[in-house]
Amino acid sequence: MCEKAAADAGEFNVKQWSTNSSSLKGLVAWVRRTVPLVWRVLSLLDWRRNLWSSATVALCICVRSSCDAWQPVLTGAVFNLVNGDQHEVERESHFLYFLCSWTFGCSGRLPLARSVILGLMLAAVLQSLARVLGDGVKKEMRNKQNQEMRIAMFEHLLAQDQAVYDTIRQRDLVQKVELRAMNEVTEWVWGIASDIVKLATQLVFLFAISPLMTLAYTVLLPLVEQIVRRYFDSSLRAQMRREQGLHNISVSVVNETVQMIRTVKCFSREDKHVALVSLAASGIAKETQNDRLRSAKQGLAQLLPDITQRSVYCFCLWCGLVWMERDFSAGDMTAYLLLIQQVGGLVQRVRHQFTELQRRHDLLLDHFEFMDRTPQIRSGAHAEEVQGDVEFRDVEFAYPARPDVQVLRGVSFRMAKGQMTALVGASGSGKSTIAAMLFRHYDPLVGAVLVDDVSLSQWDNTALHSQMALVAQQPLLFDTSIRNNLTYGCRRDVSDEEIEAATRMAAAHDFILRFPAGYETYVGDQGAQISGGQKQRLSIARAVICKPRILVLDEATSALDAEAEGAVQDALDTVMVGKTTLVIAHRLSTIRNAHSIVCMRDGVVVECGTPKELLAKQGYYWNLVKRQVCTLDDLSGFNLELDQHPAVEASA
Ligand SMILES: Nc1ncnc2c1ncn2[C@@H]1O[C@H](COP(=O)(O)OP(=O)(O)OP(=O)(O)O)[C@@H](O)[C@H]1O
Repeated sequence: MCEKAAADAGEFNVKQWSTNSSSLKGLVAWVRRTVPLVWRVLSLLDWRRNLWSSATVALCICVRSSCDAWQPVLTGAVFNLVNGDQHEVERESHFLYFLCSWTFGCSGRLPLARSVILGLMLAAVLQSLARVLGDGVKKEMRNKQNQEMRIAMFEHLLAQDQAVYDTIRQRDLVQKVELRAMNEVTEWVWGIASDIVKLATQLVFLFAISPLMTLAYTVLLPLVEQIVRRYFDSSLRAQMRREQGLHNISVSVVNETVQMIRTVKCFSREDKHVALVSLAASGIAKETQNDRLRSAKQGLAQLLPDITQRSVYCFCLWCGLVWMERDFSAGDMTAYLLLIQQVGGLVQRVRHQFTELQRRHDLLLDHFEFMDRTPQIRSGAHAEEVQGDVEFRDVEFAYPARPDVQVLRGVSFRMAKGQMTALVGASGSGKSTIAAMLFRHYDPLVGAVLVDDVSLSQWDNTALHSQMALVAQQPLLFDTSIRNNLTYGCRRDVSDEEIEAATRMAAAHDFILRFPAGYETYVGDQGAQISGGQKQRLSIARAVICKPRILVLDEATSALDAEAEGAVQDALDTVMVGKTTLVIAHRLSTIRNAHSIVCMRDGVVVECGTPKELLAKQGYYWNLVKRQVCTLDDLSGFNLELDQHPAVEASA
């Protein structure tokens, strides 16, 4: 990311955040893009299963909207009763009949006014009750849905192929399945539904009071708004997107720097990262300062909706009062004014809600795109006990992240049941790739990997993996206690004695006891609080506890000192007895007991056979041994054939 940002230096400009037109065509396009998205969000809410809860919330919204609208109307009625002539009082008595007939009576200003005040109180109480009930049911429903969605999304994430983890950055991956975007949108759905119902109810009331004024208002307002938008909105939106883009770059740089802090400090390159963040920050500043015209437009665009709203409102009132509605009573006028104020606020809110949706559009699209991704690697049904015969048959492979570079080319070899096979070769020749394929992190492009003559694609992954174990080159541990890490791979209960036997075997027991909390010591994020060698020993013990039928050791002792390595190697030799073991090693001392050796070069198996056969051949392996002869001390006890072979003796 840093490199990318650096490469983009000076390029933090408008190009990548081009804008859409705000014309009618643009609006139609936006609606066409957004409606399926909102529909998808709605379908996620699972209305049918939450029918009662949804209906209750909808009912509460309707009640609140009606109460909101009734309050200005009743306030207007009070004005008429206080100031109006007899004709208006009579009109109010008809209008308020449903209320006054069962409360204070409908004859006279005072009883009518009392009834209205009671009505106002009732509306306020009803509105509060509806709000409390609606919010409560909504919260409960949302919590339930969130819980279900979170589990479903996490399952979906874990079901993805390794290729997804290779190609998408960790932070982006987590963001894609984050519920924040979903939560915001479900909130948005309820918010917009509530505002639209309120708006509709208030417009009905406004029409009832003065159809002409309301008609003028509802036609004029969107018309003027659209004209204003045409001039101001597009450039404003482009600016928003540019600023957001620069902000994202800045956040990414900070994130990466924090993750890589040790490397940053080792090289003392804090200045480089500060420079990158400053670059993004200055880009934002440039964006906002340089273009004065755009800044002025932005200011105006922020002011104009409000000014438009109020101008249209005043214009309509003036028309209504002077030309059309001379017989308006003071009460009608009051009710109309109060209602239209509310409508103004609501229109602003609805507009804001749509802007918010627009802002989250890309995030949601990303989210759904990820949710629609179906994993290519699917578990099969074969779930037998593993015997331990392994075969790579004409395997061709390229990593999905780099499909043009073929990493394995026609790889074929067999690992006999219960025997140890060593995989040697230069760095980058494809050894770890073979281990990854054995665990089916990737499927071959051509050929097959077979366990007990059954292709991995037919094996049930869980059943197979419960009988396999891997000690990786750079083992990672979970941020939990040593005990939990040791028993991670086991689905059965593991006794303390079993754990201790495994840690003793892996030369880990002593250092564990030296920690004050012993086996309950927390190892930190990815095992950051313990050394590389300690991690390797814990990882070996974890594999031992699993009692696997197939064991893969990928440079399993590379981080250990000579003494610890000797001890662990002896232990591993015992553990490997009777298990099919694949040992990847650079140091030939670690494969001294191998039954067969596979030599790799540039993704091709160049030699394969028993150590004796390979030494007799005087080929790749023989050369490898010859080059490591200076470390023959390491090879004390290296297989007998090697020590006694004339070629080795000669070169020594
Ligand atoms: N996830 C990946 N995506 C793309 N290419 C990869 C990936 N992992 C490894 N490679 C590439 O595949 C090739 C083989 O890598 P691999 O790790 O299998 O080599 P290796 O023989 O185990 O090396 P070493 O001995 O250094 O561990 C290398 O060129 C490497 O750059």
